Amino acid sequence: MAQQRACQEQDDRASKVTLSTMRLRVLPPTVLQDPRMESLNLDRNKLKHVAGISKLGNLRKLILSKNEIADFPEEIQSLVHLEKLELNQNQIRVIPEGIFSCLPRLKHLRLSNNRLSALPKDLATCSSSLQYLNLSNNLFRAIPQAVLELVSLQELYVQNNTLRQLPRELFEGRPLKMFKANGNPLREPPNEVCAGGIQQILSYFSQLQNCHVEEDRRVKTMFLGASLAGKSTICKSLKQRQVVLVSEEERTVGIEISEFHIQDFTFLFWDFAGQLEYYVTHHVFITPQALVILVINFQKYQLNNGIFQELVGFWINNLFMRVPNSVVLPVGTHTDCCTEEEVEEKKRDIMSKIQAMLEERRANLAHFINNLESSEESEFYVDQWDRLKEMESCTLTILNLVPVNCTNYWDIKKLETTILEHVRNEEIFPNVIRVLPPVYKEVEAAIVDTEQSEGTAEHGIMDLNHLLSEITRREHLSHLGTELFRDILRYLHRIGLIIWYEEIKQLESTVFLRPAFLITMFKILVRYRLVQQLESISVDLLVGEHATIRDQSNWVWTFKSKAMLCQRAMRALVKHQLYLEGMKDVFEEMVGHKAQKGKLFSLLEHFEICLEVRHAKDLNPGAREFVPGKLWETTQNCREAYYLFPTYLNQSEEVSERWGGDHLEDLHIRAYFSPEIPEGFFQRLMVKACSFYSAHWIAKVTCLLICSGKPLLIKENNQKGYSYIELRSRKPAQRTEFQFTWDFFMAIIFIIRKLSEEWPGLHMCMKAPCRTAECPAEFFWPDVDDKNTVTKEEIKTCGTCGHRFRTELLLPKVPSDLEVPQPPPPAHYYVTSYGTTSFGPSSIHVHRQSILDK
Ligand SMILES: Nc1nc2c(ncn2[C@@H]2O[C@H](COP(=O)(O)OP(=O)(O)OP(=O)(O)O)[C@@H](O)[C@H]2O)c(=O)[nH]1
Repeated sequence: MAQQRACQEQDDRASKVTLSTMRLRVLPPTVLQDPRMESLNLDRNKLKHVAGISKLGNLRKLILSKNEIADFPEEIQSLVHLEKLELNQNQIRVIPEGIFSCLPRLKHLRLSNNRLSALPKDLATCSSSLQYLNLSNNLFRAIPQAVLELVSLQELYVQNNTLRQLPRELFEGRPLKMFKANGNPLREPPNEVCAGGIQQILSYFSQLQNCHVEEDRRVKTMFLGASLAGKSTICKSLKQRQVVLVSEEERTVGIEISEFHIQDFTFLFWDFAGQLEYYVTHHVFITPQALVILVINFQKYQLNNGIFQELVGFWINNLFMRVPNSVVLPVGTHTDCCTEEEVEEKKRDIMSKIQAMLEERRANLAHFINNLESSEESEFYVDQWDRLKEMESCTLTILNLVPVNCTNYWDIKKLETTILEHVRNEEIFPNVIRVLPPVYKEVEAAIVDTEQSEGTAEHGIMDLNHLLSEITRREHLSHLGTELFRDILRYLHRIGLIIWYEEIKQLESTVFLRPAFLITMFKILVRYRLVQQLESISVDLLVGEHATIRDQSNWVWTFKSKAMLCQRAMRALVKHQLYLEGMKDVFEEMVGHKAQKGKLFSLLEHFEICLEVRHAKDLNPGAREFVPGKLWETTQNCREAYYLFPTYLNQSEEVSERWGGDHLEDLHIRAYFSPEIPEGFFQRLMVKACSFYSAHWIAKVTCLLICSGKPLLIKENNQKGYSYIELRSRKPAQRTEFQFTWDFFMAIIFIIRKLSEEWPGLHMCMKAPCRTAECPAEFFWPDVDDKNTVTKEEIKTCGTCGHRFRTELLLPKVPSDLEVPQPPPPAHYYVTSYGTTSFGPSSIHVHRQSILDK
């Protein structure tokens, strides 16, 4: 009761009551005794009903999110002053008629994460008031008619339903500013158009008007699998309709891309190189909604777990994490090198082991969910529970394995037939068909034509305006406007036909007509045997770059010992490769010169493949005062830039020395990952974290950051069944320093969380190990969001050793005696990619580009 009172903020004019996370099963009668109440927040409780709520006839805001409501509370119809209603994350299936017609002032309605498939017709009576509607994560197959009548709607969210079509009327005649529909099997407009936003959708519909609609059947097909599995062989043989045996010298480096047609389908083949060194670039190119052909060399395959893990398990795990809804067709090659019985046996073994993996994943998720549900404090874990539930609802579709002998064309033909059968199956591939206005197809054809014309350079890089002028030379496209052209380019970028990174400032007017060129660029620096590449740069080329043989030895030494390349070394490497491939003309554009960095550097930084390391030792005496939220100038440094490639790091002594060993007293937490930490994840985390904290030391699986003289250690441990990233800092000497230390931890945790969003099938949870030496227990972290400090409790008791600890030793928490007399403002933590990080009440915007551009 005292707690309840503590959460009540009384005001002379209005009353506002917050009763979040209180394990309430019924509304406390005292709450219903204040008819003047205007705002009631009951989120994260265990409410099934809110009987008596009609007594609060003055409510303007009612939050019932994250409860256990299955029947829509009909008493809400008495709350005629209601402006904001949130019922998200409940289990509501039906909303009866007659509620919304009583709520004429309703502006904001959040119904996400329920089981709704329809809305009552009378929602339309809110048409002049309702501005915000969130229907995401429900079961809608179509946009309800009532929504089309909401003419004041400004924000509409319908992600993760089963919508196939969006009505044109939805985008016309209303002030819609924000619309999100990802995660639906949309054909009209296709997802790739919707991702471009309202303007692009509107333009799409206006193009669709009065013209013959065309259906495009296109499948992005990704060939994955270990090295020398036969990926390129299958890819080339399918394309050329004959047996093409690829020699070992022709091994794929990076990724190869090709397009071809089988019957009415267009296939875009992405052939990924199998060597480990290239995995770091995979996150750039492995995209959802594709058919994955997982190629397994049957000659190498043995019936033991080690080989299964290497040739199959590794890939299945990666797909689980990165594109958990994919369709995977396993293909066994080299069957001519095995007996028929062996082929059958291996096929059975692989399929059953994959099924066991699917089962294990299901069991793991069920176990995590069960843990949260059976916890005494389950209301503290609602967000984690939701995310697990979402993960449980999507899984890989594994098709039946096809054994092939790639030296026999009939087997290739058989594979082609199987692929076609599968892509025609709408149950498996609801997204294959896209309804497109003819101009989309015409521009695509013109671009392919331009790309293949003799005048186009080998690298296929073209300026946006030049490309437009090339396209509009065709009579039927002479009226193509810039905006429509950009919309179509965005669409073609999303389907993978071209690459156009309009979000990277330096590349906004550059179109890569041949995506493979970009990969050629990546592979120059992200490749196996990079040292040999460095060593093989010729003397002439060195001289041309004003470098000596001694410089070259220095580059090799710096790379071997520190995984760093200086700008000149990178220039020389790129020049070496581009000259070999006959693409001299693009060299300067890609690598730039001293004053202006080339496009390659923007790409590497954008994809967090390397970290720019400048030896900026001094503070800039001329810099303006640091003001949170404003751009802050760092010292301008004319010394040569170095780039650190964390993938190539191989020692960790220096970091261990600086850190000086773990102490029992350290504040210490772990982020656990299931099924494992994805390849390249930790390296990217280091690049991101070190971009924020300029004082840092990086090594193979560990990294030390310093902020305001305080060190924080980040360590990776990636073992099957025990994968975690550990954060450690020294226990603050003063109690007043806890806020700073936890803010530092939280900044890194938010970077980890932001990064992990790129792996939608990855489960991450935070735990703090018990502080008693040898005690194996861990404390689960409750949900962390940007509104709440993590917990209200003062003391935590270990269930295993029985010791009691002050909460601030385990979780982000300001010691309570410091809150008196003046409580600190609530901590807000927020990180968007590189851009912004907030610590407590202030925030820093990191404009990396502005530092680089100088
Ligand atoms: N006998 C036989 N040889 C095959 C078969 N499939 C592929 N090969 C050979 O196996 C070798 C490797 O094939 P690739 O297609 O280059 O393998 P990959 O998976 O693309 O390899 P990476 O480029 O390293 O990722 C080549 O020499 C092919 O000719 C097959 O079914 N039978």
